[in-house]
Order: sequence, then C-alpha cells, then structure tokens
Amino acid sequence: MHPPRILLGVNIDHVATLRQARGTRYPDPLQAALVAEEAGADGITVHLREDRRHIQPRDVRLLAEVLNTRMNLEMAVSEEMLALAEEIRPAHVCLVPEKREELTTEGGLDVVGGFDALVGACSRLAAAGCNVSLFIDPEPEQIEAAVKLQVPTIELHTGAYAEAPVGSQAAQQEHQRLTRAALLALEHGLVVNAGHGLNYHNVEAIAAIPGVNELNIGHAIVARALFVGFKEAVAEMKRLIISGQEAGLVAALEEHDHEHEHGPDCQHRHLH
Ligand SMILES: CC(=O)[C@@H](O)[C@H](O)COP(=O)(O)O
Ligand SMILES: NCC(=O)COP(=O)(O)O
Repeated sequence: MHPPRILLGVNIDHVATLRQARGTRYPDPLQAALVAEEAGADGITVHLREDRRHIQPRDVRLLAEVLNTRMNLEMAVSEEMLALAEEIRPAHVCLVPEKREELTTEGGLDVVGGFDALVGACSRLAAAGCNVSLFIDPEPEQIEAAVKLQVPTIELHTGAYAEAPVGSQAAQQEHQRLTRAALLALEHGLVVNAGHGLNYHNVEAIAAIPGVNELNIGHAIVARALFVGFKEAVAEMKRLIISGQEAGLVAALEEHDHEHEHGPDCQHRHLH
C-alpha cells in the first residue's frame, strides 16, 4: 500500500519580511497564502516572532479568517503568544525557541530543560483545540521528552542538514541523524514533520525519509517566487517532494529485498 503523500506547509514569513522592509502594504502574505493553496500547499505556516520582524498579529488574525487549508502557527512559549493562540485557535501550533538577536531559528526547543513550562503551555493549547507540535533538534533525549509531554507531533529542525553542502559527508551524517530521529519518534507514535532551510537542491533526500508527514518550507520558496512566480515556486517544490518520497519508497523496497536475500547484517548497501 502506498503511504500518504508528504504534505507541504508553505511558510510565508518572508513575504512579510519584504513588506516590513519598507512599511508598505505589499507584498501581502495573505495573497501569497491563497496563491500557495491554489498551487497545492496543504497548509500555511507563519512564525509570529516577538520582535515582529515579519508576520504581524493582524496577518495571523486575517489568515485565520481566509485560509482554506489550515494554519500552522509557530510561536515561542510566552504568555502573550499563548493568549493569542487561545483567541485564534489555529489548527496547528508549533512551539519554537526564539532569540531576538538571531538571524533565524538557530536550534530546536529544549524540551528536556523546559519541560515544566511546556506542560502548562501544551495543555492550554490542547484545550484550545490546537494540534501541538514541538520544533526540536533530531536528538533522542528531546524526542523522549516530547513523548513524555504527550504532544501528538514533532517537527525536526533540518537546519544543520541544510547548512551542510549538498552531497557532503556532513550532509549525509545529518541526514542519518534525522532518519534515526524520525524512526524513533514514529516508534513512539508521534507524527513527524520536518523543516528549516530546505530548498530545491536538498529537499528530495528529506522527503525520502520514511514516515515523514509534512515539510514546512518558506525562505527558498519565497526566493524562487521572484523568478518564476509564487504559484510555480510552490508547485515545483511540491513536485520535488513527491519525487523524493517516491525515490525513498523504491530505495526502501530494494533494501528490504536485499535484506531478505542476504540477511539484515549485510553491509553492502545502505541508503545514506
Ligand atoms: C521555526 C522556523 O524554522 C521558521 O519559522 C523560521 O524561523 C522562519 O524564518 P525566520 O527564522 O527567518 O524568522
Ligand atoms: N519550520 C520551518 C519553516 O517553517 C520554514 O523554514 P524556512 O524554509 O523558511 O527555513
């Protein structure tokens, strides 16, 4: 049986970055969201940062009214953001770490260290009807803590993989780390999403990881849209994700056949 297609969440933060650069009314992230949906986005992701460098609270409120798919609101664990999520009740909330001075989200949430604060935040969000996800590094202890917290979903931070040159040993190592983390999380019954820094050159290998539910991608799509238009940029990404997933399925089948023939300890073929 064919597993469900990997979903694409299109992050529109950087449409707002361009708007905020000049304080204009355009480009409008709402317009981008609707075009992305037309092009096949399965959901729209926005990160309302404390410093409001791109998405604004007004964007989030308006998106909640107009989206045809579903919103994934990325947010820090703060009273202000929890109150907003309780007001808007997005379908998905992804809790992320935030530093004011960072250029972008540098690492995953420390679920182990911040466990006690997360208990209250996750239960408030669940009570508001939100599917809660934790944006974490692909580390076993973070996954175990997410399991203990009883959240339904995690999003694996792919930043370290994305920063490594495509095809390099470092990229392969990060890919292995992500694959092992995804497997562990799936064994625990978590829904596994992934994202950060994914682009048209590195996305297929991530889509090939068995069992991944959704990829959240923003910066690369917005950048590509400058040259091919937003609709085509989303559609191209969607095609790559599907082809990556198909390649992963073929590789898994080959691996399975090989193991069947030569036994599980044979070292001759391994994907990454
Ligand atoms: C959590 C995450 O990975 C994204 O939301 C990303 O952070 C958005 O872009 P910026 O980090 O540039 O705000
Ligand atoms: N959670 C990751 C995300 O939403 C998009 O990150 P990026 O593609 O803008 O790096």
